[in-house]
Amino acid sequence: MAVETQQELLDGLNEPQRTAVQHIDGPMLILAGPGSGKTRVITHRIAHMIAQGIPSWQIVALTFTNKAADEMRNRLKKLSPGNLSWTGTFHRFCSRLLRHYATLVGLQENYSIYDMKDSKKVLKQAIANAEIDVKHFSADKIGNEVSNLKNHGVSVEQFIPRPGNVMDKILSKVYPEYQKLLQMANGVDFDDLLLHCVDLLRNNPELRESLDLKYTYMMVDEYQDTNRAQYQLIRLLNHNVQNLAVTGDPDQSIYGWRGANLNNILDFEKDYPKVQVVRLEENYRSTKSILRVADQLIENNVRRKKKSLITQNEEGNAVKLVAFPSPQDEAADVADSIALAIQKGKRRAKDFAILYRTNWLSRSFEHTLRQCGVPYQVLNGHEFYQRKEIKDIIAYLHLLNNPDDSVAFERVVNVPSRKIGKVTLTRLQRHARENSVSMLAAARDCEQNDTIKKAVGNRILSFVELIDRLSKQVGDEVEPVIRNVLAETGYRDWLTEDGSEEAYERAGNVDELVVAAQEFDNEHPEDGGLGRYLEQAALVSDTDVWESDADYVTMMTMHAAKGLEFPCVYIVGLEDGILPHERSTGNDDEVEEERRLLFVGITRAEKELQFSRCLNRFRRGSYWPAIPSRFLMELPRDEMEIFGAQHQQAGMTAEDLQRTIDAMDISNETHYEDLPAIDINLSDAANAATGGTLFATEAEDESDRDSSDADVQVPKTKPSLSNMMTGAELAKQHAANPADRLTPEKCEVGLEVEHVEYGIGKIIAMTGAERKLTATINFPKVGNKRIRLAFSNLRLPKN
Ligand SMILES: Nc1ncnc2c1ncn2[C@@H]1O[C@H](COP(=O)(O)OP(=O)(O)OP(=O)(O)O)[C@@H](O)[C@H]1O
Ligand SMILES: [Mg+2]
Repeated sequence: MAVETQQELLDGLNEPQRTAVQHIDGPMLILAGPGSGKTRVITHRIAHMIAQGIPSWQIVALTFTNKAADEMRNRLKKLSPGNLSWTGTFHRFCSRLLRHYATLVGLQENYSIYDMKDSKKVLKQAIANAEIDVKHFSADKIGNEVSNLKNHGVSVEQFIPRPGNVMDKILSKVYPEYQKLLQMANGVDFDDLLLHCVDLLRNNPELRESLDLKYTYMMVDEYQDTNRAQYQLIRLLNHNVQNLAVTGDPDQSIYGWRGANLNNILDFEKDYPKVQVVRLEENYRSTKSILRVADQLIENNVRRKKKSLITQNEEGNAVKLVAFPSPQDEAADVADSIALAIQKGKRRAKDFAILYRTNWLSRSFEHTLRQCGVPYQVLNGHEFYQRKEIKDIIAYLHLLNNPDDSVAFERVVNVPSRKIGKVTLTRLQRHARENSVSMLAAARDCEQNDTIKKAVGNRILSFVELIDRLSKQVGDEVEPVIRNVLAETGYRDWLTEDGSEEAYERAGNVDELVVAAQEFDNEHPEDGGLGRYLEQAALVSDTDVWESDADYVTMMTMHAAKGLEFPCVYIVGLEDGILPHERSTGNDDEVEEERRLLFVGITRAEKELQFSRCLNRFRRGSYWPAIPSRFLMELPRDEMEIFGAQHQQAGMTAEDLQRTIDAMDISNETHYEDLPAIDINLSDAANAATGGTLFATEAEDESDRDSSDADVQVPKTKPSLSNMMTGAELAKQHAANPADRLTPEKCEVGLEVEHVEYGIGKIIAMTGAERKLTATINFPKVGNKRIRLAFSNLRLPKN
């Protein structure tokens, strides 16, 4: 590589970043806050090493998501063409390693990787085989415990049940049986990928030593989120040759629930005493106002080393906090502001991210964005591969790739229907277990099995013949295999048999799978094939489907957003029980982890940030008053812009509102049974409260905008946008003078009132009290409407 290029590699870096990039031998810990260039340092460091003449195949960089690995690979393509360094997730790294050395851990090279659903099937079988009483524990609970053991690097041999512990007693039977079944099926679950590698290295010292030497330079990004098994793997591969560089931010550790251990990073200096510690203190991502909010929030964590975030970026707009009457309002308003900003040419769709704690929160935003004609992508990469039809086809492929795969066999033996029922399956299972053979082998033997009738046996044998025939057709490319499966099994015809809309959608998904296989074949001319394809499909992660360049609004969980950045971020559903998650609220450590999760969310934002919450949320069948997330009270509220629905109407300050909500007695679980019956036009109240627009109404700093933004694509259809804009304008006008607003005390039967949409009407009845105070109003335009006064934005008519 030319000297100029080497210089270029270092030019775009600050002093400590340069130090980290130029450090080559010996352990290094890059400890730094979000947006300080940790990931950038890793990429530049690899390119710099290659420029220094280090063979690229000696370099391994482990990232937390496939997406991060892809990005790194793409950046490296530009920085150092022709590089052979290995970049990927822990799981992919282990999966590759295991393919080479499968036999050393009792597997074959063509092993299957089971997803959660498949693993659960095996676990249920293991529980049944163990013949123990597990009635107090669900399969999920037992599965979590098994996963926990594996994440902590505890193999079957190492597991010592605690005397008197009921769960341990169950595990002592189920865990070995589960592993035995996996082994018999030549399959592994996700956790096994790591655990088997750790075992492999532990039990084969010579191999360990040679791999330690081979992977001379290792890097781990997001080290704070490694679990015990990952830690052990790293330790085993960096024992003799300790050229290990890790980056991490203890404040962003968010995978404790999956066994990540913060001590891995805190103890790094103990583990590698010769470590060079580099601290990066400058944040390049966010505005000053966003960083102050992040900083003040995370200061509430007790278990942390204090470090502040500094940036030379501009002050930026104040961070917003909005309380919406309902989730529908929240979704409508967020979509509305995004649509408006795009329409005004101020932003593109891809500038926005909507972040939430759990996936179910995305639905209402999908709905409103669709209504506004704003293109969006929801990051839920697993979803595609979890669809029934996709899982069916993939199961056929698994069976062709790994004939021992009993989960795959059981899934497809009667799909499409071949009149092979449950009873037959149970008989085959018994035969397989008694003879320690796979299901396919048991099927092959069915003539010898006197529990199976001849007619059924013939059907089973023709399935076996089908699989044998398809297996013979497996070549280097995956796409023809899928086509053959679809044609010869009759699956496609079976799928569309009933001609329903849904059937065609499913057929469309299957086509998509064919296209994906085609792409895979094209991208992997040398190193493709069915095994690799299945590995890729099994290890797909949420962010894999993310197209960072495409012009879409991105919706994802805060967990998935780790490492990413967006100009404008909405963090929605900030309510206790959602964030912090209801599972965590009883435990201080877990609440701290939830706080770190919000910290991760906040620090994804470059320019604009809005938090929102709802006063009510529909959960478990009815509307409940939603309590604001406790974290909102920890933010520097005096410097934020706070919008509320209720407080403006009642003339309260934000603090008054907070006190009211805090004082609300939710312990007796009052809920709004009658709410669904009430016609409340909630969006008006929300629009009135916020002016209908958030980012969009801000006088924006144009300096950060690329001139290419001038050709921003305005969504073609936005039916509700125009309505909502009028609604918002109207509501804004309507709310202009708070003195005009009608407070519950002013209401009485016979009074004339004005509603933003329905016009003037007369109160004909009043029911309920306080927060439930509801007026029935007759509007000449629309007839009778029941309106909950606490949420409404009624006013006295002007004249
Ligand atoms: N020296 C620099 N000059 C200009 N931009 C920089 C510099 N260092 C980093 N950046 C930019 O700052 C942003 C954040 O960098 P990066 O994603 O590497 O941070 P990080 O520390 O990995 O953040 P996180 O903790 O969120 O993963 C990126 O857009 C990156 O290109
Ligand atoms: Mg990063």
